[in-house]
Amino acid sequence: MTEPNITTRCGLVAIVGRPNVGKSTLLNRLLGQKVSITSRKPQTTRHRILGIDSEGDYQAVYVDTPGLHQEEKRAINRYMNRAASSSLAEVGLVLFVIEGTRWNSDDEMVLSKVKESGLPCYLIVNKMDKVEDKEAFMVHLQQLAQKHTFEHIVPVSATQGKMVDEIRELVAKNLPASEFFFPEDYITDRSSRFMAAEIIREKLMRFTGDELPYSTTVEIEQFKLADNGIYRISGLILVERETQKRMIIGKGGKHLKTIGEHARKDMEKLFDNKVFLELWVKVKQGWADDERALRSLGYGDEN
Ligand SMILES: Nc1nc2c(ncn2[C@@H]2O[C@H](COP(=O)(O)OP(=O)(O)OP(=O)(O)O)[C@@H](O)[C@H]2O)c(=O)[nH]1
Repeated sequence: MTEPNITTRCGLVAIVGRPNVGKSTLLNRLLGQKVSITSRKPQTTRHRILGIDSEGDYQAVYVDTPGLHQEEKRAINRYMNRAASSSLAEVGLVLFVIEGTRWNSDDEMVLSKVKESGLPCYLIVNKMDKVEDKEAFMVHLQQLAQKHTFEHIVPVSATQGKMVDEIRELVAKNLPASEFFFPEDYITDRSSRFMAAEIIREKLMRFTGDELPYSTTVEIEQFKLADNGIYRISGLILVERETQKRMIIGKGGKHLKTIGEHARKDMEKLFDNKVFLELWVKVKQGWADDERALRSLGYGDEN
């Protein structure tokens, strides 16, 4: 039913794709703000996160999803796939992100989900800055166009911000008439606590070895505005093994200090406030394998 009195447009837009293609980087670019953490390592995004882009009479609510992947051995991977698949059920448009000229079986799997959903889909070919052979790329584009009836195919570079405004415009055009879902000044639906934990996790991934990311999680034990106007934040980093704990803390606590400093700076930017950050590391065995432990850490609450 059309509502003649509604002059605004608003809708949910899913950003899907296999791990590491640049979904979170694209979302941050679309919003001009960092709401989703990124890293060179695949499967950085574990939770579903909303990024809200309001301008003039429209509001696009982006759903950044964990990268869909075929490996489901661990509970955390099953959880991430569930979070990514279920977001397709609620949206009106899909941005399917792939990488340059690379196309693999995980991309194929995401495509089959997009097809199943029956939703309009824009194919976003990211990391164009890395594509050297333009001729081969044109052939690749033609092959991609055969795979599905995409509404648009847009080559972009999320890191360089190239063609990102064009995507915003295309998305805005597609939004249905609706009241805004969120107040205009919101950029995400997530709490400051959640954002603080995500920032710490991002720094952990950036500053630690390859082995670490999948077995690390962060809980915010304290988040309060102290009398002196400073945010006091305590983060607890959970790892699976004593060796990982030592690795994170580093010699004389140096490594943890670096992680903390970088995290604090990002928090101060995001919260626009001074932050006092304390970090602790604790060993909690097997958390990534155990569905119940995951739920207790807040991984099961999303639909
Ligand atoms: N060269 C280049 N690198 C990019 C571009 N966009 C993203 N990246 C890099 O690709 C890596 C992964 O980016 P993310 O945004 O974390 O990817 P994601 O798809 O959200 O990853 P998951 O969380 O694993 O699903 C990071 O190192 C980014 O800097 C791009 O346009 N060009």
